[in-house]
Amino acid sequence: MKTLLYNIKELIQVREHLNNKFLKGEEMKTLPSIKNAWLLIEDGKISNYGSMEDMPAIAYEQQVDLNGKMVLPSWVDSHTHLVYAGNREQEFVDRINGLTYEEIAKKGGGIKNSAKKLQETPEDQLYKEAAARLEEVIKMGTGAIEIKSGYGLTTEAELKILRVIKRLKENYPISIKSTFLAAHAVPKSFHNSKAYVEHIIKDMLPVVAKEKLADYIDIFCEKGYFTVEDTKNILEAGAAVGLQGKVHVNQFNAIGGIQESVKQNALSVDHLEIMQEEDYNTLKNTQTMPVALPSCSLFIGIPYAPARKIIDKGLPLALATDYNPGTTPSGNMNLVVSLACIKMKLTPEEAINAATINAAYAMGVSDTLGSITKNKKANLIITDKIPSYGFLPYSFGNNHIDQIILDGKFITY
Ligand SMILES: N=CN[C@@H](CCC(=O)O)C(=O)O
Ligand SMILES: [Zn+2]
Repeated sequence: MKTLLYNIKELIQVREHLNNKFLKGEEMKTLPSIKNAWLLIEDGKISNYGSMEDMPAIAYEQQVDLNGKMVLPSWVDSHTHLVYAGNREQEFVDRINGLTYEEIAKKGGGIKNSAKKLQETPEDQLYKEAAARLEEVIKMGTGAIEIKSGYGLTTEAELKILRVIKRLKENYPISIKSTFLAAHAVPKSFHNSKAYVEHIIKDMLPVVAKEKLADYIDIFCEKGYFTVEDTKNILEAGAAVGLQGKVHVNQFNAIGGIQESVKQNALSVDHLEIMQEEDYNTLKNTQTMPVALPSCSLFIGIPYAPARKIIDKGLPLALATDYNPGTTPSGNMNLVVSLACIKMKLTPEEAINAATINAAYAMGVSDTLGSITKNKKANLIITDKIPSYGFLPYSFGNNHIDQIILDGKFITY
């Protein structure tokens, strides 16, 4: 099947030759595009594109006149906890009334609250709820998504989440990567994090690996959750079964999680709200992508990751939602891109690069997604009629999406 999109006002993020798989520092300032463009989709992939001024004769089965609308690669959301049960509205109110995230967790709320609900929820119901969320984010322009386990905290419940993710992979055209995050909080039945980490490595990980239920491994490296030594042990055990790390670090405290993650060749380090000078140096010239999650900062009122400084130091940066019931009950990448501009002082070019090409690297899909490149998947956003791409983050709270294409097909839900 060949579909021709023509009269595209601007085709954004066109990159035929990308020397590296991600952009860093100054490189993030440029967002290449073709004005007044056409794009041909063939068998689900981008097969060609160019300017309307020199469009060759093209054979196609379907043609769509975009009449002044723009096209960009789908958003890539490289950090979510989309499979969860229930909600945490009460904690939302507790925070309004003055409690902090850490105080709520100490009272038995937080991750363990979600784990209790999830353990009691049948797999089919979990699947239905997660599928509804997935459809919701697809409609908001997300065309690739990473989903973590981590609200199970028992072997049975963690596997239940990973099986739900597997079913989502099978049933939806969006690209999905799965991350094993049993080390998200220490269950009450374990005396300390070390004992629980041993249980994860000895009893859970072999099953996850055998059933091929995960693409990556994660741990919440944070005071009161897991230590740097736990992080080392989890990442080493993951590597031994072929799972690279994508690690929660520096959300509330800088305790050395970045150093350990980089040492263990993690694909990404995520959160970074609290950064120390040595953390920037550690990340320099590595293959580990820093990932900022601005809607988490907005929702729970913690500092925004110093994304401006990260880029000014010459580092790369990706953006993601962190969609989860506790700290970010939103999977809206459009809002994330706006917040990155408004609160982190990224330019629209930097924010769009961080939410597409660099985000694709942060979830290991940059060979197939994240830019308008021949042979990449045709996962695309068609915008409303907007004056410029900068209007997307400027017009915060709005999505300005007219249509979504995944695997070359228009999405109708
Ligand atoms: N910080 C760790 N994990 C999640 C929040 C978990 C929760 O509160 O449910 C996050 O990335 O923000
Ligand atoms: Zn998270």
